[in-house]
Amino acid sequence: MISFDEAVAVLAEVARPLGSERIPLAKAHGRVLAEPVTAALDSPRRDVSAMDGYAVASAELANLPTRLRVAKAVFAGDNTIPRLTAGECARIFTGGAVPDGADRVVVQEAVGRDGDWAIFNAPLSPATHIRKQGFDFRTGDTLLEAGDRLHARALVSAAAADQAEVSVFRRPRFAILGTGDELAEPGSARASGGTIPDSISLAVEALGRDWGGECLGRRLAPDQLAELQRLGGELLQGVDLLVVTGGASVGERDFAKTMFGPEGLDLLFSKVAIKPGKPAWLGRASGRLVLGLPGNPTSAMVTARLFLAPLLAGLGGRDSAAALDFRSALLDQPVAAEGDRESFVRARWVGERVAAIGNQDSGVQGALASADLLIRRPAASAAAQSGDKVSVLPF
Ligand SMILES: Nc1nc2c(c(=O)[nH]1)N[C@H]1C(S)=C(S)[C@@H](COP(=O)(O)OP(=O)(O)OC[C@H]3O[C@@H](n4cnc5c(N)ncnc54)[C@H](O)[C@@H]3O)O[C@H]1N2
Ligand code: MOO
Repeated sequence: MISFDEAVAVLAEVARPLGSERIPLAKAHGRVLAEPVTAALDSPRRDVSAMDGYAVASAELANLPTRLRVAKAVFAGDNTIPRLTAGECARIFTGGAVPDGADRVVVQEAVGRDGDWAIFNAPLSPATHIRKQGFDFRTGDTLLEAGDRLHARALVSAAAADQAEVSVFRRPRFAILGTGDELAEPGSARASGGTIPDSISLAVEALGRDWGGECLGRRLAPDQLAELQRLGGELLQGVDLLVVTGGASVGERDFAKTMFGPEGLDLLFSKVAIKPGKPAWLGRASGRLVLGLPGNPTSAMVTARLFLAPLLAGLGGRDSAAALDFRSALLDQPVAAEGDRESFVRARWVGERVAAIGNQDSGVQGALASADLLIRRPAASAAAQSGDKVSVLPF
């Protein structure tokens, strides 16, 4: 049995990017940059107004009140920059280019109008309401780094850089093989005796997508070695990673590892000193990665979060460690002492503090939805009290 940290270190070694491709920015949401995004223009492109109002030379407003002739109007997008001469101001709108000769914009709420004349009465504000050319970024600046994920806010930066395409890492392709004679598709379990709904596959697929993977398929298989070998071989074609759920333990029909044959599976780790999820394993078969998750639904989801998330993050070009960014939080309720395995307690936020959910059995399905986070508790740690600091990970 290896420790959690050792298992994560083994995983980080194999969680390497799979290659890259250029794609339209419009298709790039959620993808991970393989090359930096650099700005193709300045932002703003020239000095522009931050407000609707009047562009003026401050010197014209030395003695108030005063009136200036409204000689020009500038709208966002106008390509010619007017010049102010003495006694003039320009009507200007947010985003409009500041005329030559102007050094501030006075907001229209502070300006009176009399035909072609603008009447300035109010004392000058400290703000000039001008955004200087390039104050946001300059042409050639790196706005996003390789390894950054193109979430919604990053798409603003990439689009503002005036880029139509980006270079991104290829998404890791995965498939899921759920093993167990008892498993039935959700909605069909109650039709026959002895079957239960497969509650893991859809959830593992969802978690895998959240972490940048592309799911090529989900299959269920009975605990029959020949059928598992056939399906396993089939699913390995075309994927980077096969996720096998169940059959990880020592039962007579636990074939998740043996289905690849004695030569077929090169185990990278098997059995991790964690609770839940001890039977989790990682290997390679036919040159593809295979991650084994225990069949107990809570164990499956905890190990998917702890191993599948960093694996897909790393294969997809991100730092795999970024998927395991534990933070501190304060306990809202006491938690019990731990045994000989490091423990990942299913917990939820209570205001600004965290509390373990009531049912910590690794077969829990009902209360799993309320577990927003995992509390990491070292092996053999003493009971912790309300107010104690603990290490937490979003679940
Ligand atoms: N003698 C021992 N028995 C067990 C050990 C052990 O060390 N010695 N480990 C236990 C631990 S810890 C776990 S976790 C489980 C994991 O076992 P498997 O990965 O072999 O899982 P299964 O036996 O196939 O299933 C366990 C349990 O989960 C249900 N299950 C399985 N797949 C699904 C699914 N897709 N959807 C819903 N429920 C599922 C299955 O019906 C079983 O009830 O082993 C312990 N045993
Ligand atoms: O480790 Mo098992 O995952 O306790 O239930």
